[in-house]
Amino acid sequence: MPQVHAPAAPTAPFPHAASLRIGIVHARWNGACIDALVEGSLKALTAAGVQRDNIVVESVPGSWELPHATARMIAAAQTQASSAATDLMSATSLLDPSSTPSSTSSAPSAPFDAVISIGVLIKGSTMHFEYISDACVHGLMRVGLDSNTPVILGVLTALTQEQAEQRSGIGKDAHNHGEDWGSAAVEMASKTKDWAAGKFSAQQK
Ligand SMILES: Nc1c(NC[C@H](O)[C@H](O)[C@H](O)CO)[nH]c(=O)[nH]c1=O
Ligand SMILES: CC(=O)[C@@H](O)COP(=O)(O)O
Repeated sequence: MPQVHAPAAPTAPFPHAASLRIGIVHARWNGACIDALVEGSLKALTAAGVQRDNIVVESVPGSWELPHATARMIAAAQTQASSAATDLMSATSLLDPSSTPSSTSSAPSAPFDAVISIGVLIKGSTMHFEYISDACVHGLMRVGLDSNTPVILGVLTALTQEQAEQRSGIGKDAHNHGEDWGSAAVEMASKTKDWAAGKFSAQQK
């Protein structure tokens, strides 16, 4: 079955990659495909220069939960960033050089620059597949727009197990779409940072 593969990511490396903080949230249904897709995303993210310590991975029961989890993870990272900033402001003082920030966490405390939401839906014998797929995809679009955080759609909506495996990099001539999603996350996170600063891409077509 011929497959349409994602366009190649731009060749030029993205300048912000080393400082990007990326979230990955994945469902647990169809675990073999999910594991392959998450690994594909991690491979593409680290190959692009994202630090593994700056990638947070969380799981939820199924694809239905992805929009809620994505929204809450984005909010949690923003809360972390605010707390770290408050910690630093309140704990360091020019008058008291011995003062140090109370927080000793080494975890990065910046908002997510992008989140990849990964799920694998496989059609069964009822309309359950259609309803979850539609709600999940529209929900993720809304979370991205409402949060101003790029949300990468990593949800396979497959009619058969074989279609899901072929798109998870499992089997002959299979392609791992998780790699495309990792590349998309770096591109959207980096460009969103530039756009927020009023800058446009150097690569003019
Ligand atoms: N059938 C699949 C599901 N179903 C579970 C739902 O996503 C949800 O977790 C449940 O209804 C409880 O709220 N989820 C998938 O990700 N993939 C499937 O094929
Ligand atoms: C995507 C689903 O929920 C689906 O796998 C459930 O199967 P069924 O429609 O046969 O209950």
